[in-house]
Amino acid sequence: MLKILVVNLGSTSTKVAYYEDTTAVAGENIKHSKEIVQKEMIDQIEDRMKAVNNFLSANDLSPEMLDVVSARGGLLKPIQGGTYEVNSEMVEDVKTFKYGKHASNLSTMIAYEYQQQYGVKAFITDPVVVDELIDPVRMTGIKGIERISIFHALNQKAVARKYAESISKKYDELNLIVVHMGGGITAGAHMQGRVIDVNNGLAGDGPMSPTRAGTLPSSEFAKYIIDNALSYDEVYNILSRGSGFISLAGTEDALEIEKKALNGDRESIEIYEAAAVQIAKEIGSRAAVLKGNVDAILFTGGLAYSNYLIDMITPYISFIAETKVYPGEKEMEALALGAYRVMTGTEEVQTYT
Ligand SMILES: Nc1ncnc2c1ncn2[C@@H]1O[C@H](COP(=O)(O)OP(=O)(O)O)[C@@H](O)[C@H]1O
Ligand SMILES: CCCC(=O)OP(=O)(O)O
Repeated sequence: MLKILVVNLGSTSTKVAYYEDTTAVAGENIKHSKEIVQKEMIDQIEDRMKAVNNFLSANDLSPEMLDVVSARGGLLKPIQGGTYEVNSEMVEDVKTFKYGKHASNLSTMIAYEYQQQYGVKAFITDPVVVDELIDPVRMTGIKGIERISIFHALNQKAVARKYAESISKKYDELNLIVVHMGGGITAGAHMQGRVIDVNNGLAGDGPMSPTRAGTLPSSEFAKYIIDNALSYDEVYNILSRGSGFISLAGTEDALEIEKKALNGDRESIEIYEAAAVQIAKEIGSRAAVLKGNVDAILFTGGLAYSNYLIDMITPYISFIAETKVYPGEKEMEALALGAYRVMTGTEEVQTYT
């Protein structure tokens, strides 16, 4: 029996689970305080590692007894989907934040730490840089600037497969729009198993989210940077973790804003309404790339627990296709299964070079 620890760091949470083969035995979603998630990314590693170690001891588990750690993959060079063994090249790229900064980088570092200290196998599956974009959506109107694919690849694909299974179809027979609404929000156009267009949900484009600005009017933002004499790192920090609901409401906790909105707070209602319209516009854009051939629109992520938000989005997009909601995430199961498949030889492990 394979003993698998699953480690999944999101921008606002650390999710940990323990699997025996493909069965979930224990799991926890640790919500971190604002003080922790606003720290410089590399300085969060101790708190995040502590959360994972506390989970192990609370469940009478120890690193020595594990066979595998399966982690959410971070910002690497663009790669194909699949399961990759964590190696030193990968760790160099995530720990130097060469391709960007996100908590998922720390997941990979934690898995590597267990591999080095305890000799367990360490893998990542479908990292946030999975890139299946078609060429026309990469090009922008400035030579030298291209759109790139950074999104919730793991959960979007896991939820899309779950939906396909529920209607006795295969993932690669369907055209789906999958919208993950977490700390970041991404909407992917899945055409027969490939994500041919998706917004860069980290510091790129798309709807505003709890921690991110999303698409901004270009010249106004250029002026904002110049007026505030911002460095590249400062701009990156604002876009990737200091904007969206944080900028507008002072918190990344959507639930807190929602409670206020439901009590009639005008500002909170307006924030939710603006987010809902922006998410709907993003879905409309993906529907166009799929030429209107959309089998279903699937909502997932922490914010998909909010019927209030889903009910605000639905009237704008229900003409496109049927909608289905998968609150939370299927990432833990997808990570456990990814590691299980390569450990049992049903899928070939990939190498990051
Ligand atoms: N029941 C709920 N209603 C509204 N928002 C929720 C609910 N549960 C969680 N959220 C919000 O979802 C966001 C976190 O989503 P999650 O997918 O866990 O994020 P991440 O994995 O990026 O850390 C937070 O803003 C949180 O407040
Ligand atoms: C980096 C893209 C994935 C993402 O936005 O994850 P979170 O919602 O966990 O921040």
